Amino acid sequence: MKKQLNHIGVLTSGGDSPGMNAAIRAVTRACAYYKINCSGIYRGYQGLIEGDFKELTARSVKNLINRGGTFLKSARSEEFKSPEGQQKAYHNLKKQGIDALVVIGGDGTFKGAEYFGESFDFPIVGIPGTIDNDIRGTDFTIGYDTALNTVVDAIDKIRDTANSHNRLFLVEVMGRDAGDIALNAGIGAGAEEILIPEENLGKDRLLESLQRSRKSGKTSSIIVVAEGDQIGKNIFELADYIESSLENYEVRVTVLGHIQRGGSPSCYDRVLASRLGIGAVEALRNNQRGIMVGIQHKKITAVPFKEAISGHNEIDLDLLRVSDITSI
Ligand SMILES: Nc1ncnc2c1ncn2[C@@H]1O[C@H](COP(=O)(O)OP(=O)(O)OP(=O)(O)O)[C@@H](O)[C@H]1O
Ligand SMILES: O=P(O)(O)OC[C@H]1O[C@](O)(CO)[C@@H](O)[C@@H]1O
Ligand SMILES: [Mg+2]
Repeated sequence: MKKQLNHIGVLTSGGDSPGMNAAIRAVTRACAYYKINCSGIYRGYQGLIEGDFKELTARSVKNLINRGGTFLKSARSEEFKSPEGQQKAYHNLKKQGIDALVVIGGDGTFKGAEYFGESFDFPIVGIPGTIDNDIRGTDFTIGYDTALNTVVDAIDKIRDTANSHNRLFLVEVMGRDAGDIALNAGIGAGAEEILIPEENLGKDRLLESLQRSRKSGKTSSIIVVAEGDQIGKNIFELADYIESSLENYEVRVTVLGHIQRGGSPSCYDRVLASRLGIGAVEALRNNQRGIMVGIQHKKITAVPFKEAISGHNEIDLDLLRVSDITSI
């Protein structure tokens, strides 16, 4: 039998990503459209534990579609990983009369949602919001497209200096253990080499490639390194290794860091967030739970949390071949 759905809570959790605001807006407005009460929960699972709620109406989410970050704020909550923390969260949901949750975040957020939903028999639907694009069952996560454009923009600027000074630049991009940003932004920015956690190319191959580049007449180079890459312990160590192994190489390191998570979302991310926000509310109305709404081949799909958290989306290793050929 269908349970009555009167009140949905929405939160953002884990690293913020551009387009999270657009997703909250879509959830709120879908609730207004279907005449369901909506509450925003501040600071992710930590706000759930502390009872930090605010009623959201269609007008509370005005002027948000273009804004980066998340106006509900985000957090990484250690307390939510404990049974005591989850019990407090459940108590607060009941006290507020919330019947179901929409959680916007990454794989960690979905792990938390899966345990909580199962333990307390509570309906939860997830929306993939992370720049990492590391969630199985969705072709894209909200924020990934914007982050790619930010990285390509930054590397275009770095290229000016690399070129003017005949330097080799190592540029570190985010992706704790996922190479999607490095691989796609690397191709888009015309990098010589792309180092990703999924594929350890080895130090020797890297040196050979640099020597080949020099012989072919290149005077400057850009190597994009995902932060989770396995070759060096860290990017600075890798820079030292290259400088000490090859003659006449002036190496500089740029760590792009959190600029990749900020900024106004791209049109793609705004549309994706809008579709997934509505998809999440409609899934709950259809009595679906324990799932993530994602996008596959342009269609909105429902994927069980268990599958979404079972590993990363497979990376398209053919892109390495594209990079090798185009950087010859
Ligand atoms: N095993 C778990 N059990 C309960 N809660 C969890 C678990 N793993 C993660 N969480 C909760 O989810 C929150 C967000 O997870 P995490 O910090 O890994 O970010 P994420 O959602 O993967 O996003 P991103 O990778 O983009 O930063 C954690 O701070 C924690 O509160
Ligand atoms: O500084 P924070 O918030 O711990 O986040 C860093 C991590 O979050 C992510 O950007 C994802 O949001 C990872 O790629 C990165 O390792
Ligand atoms: Mg994650």
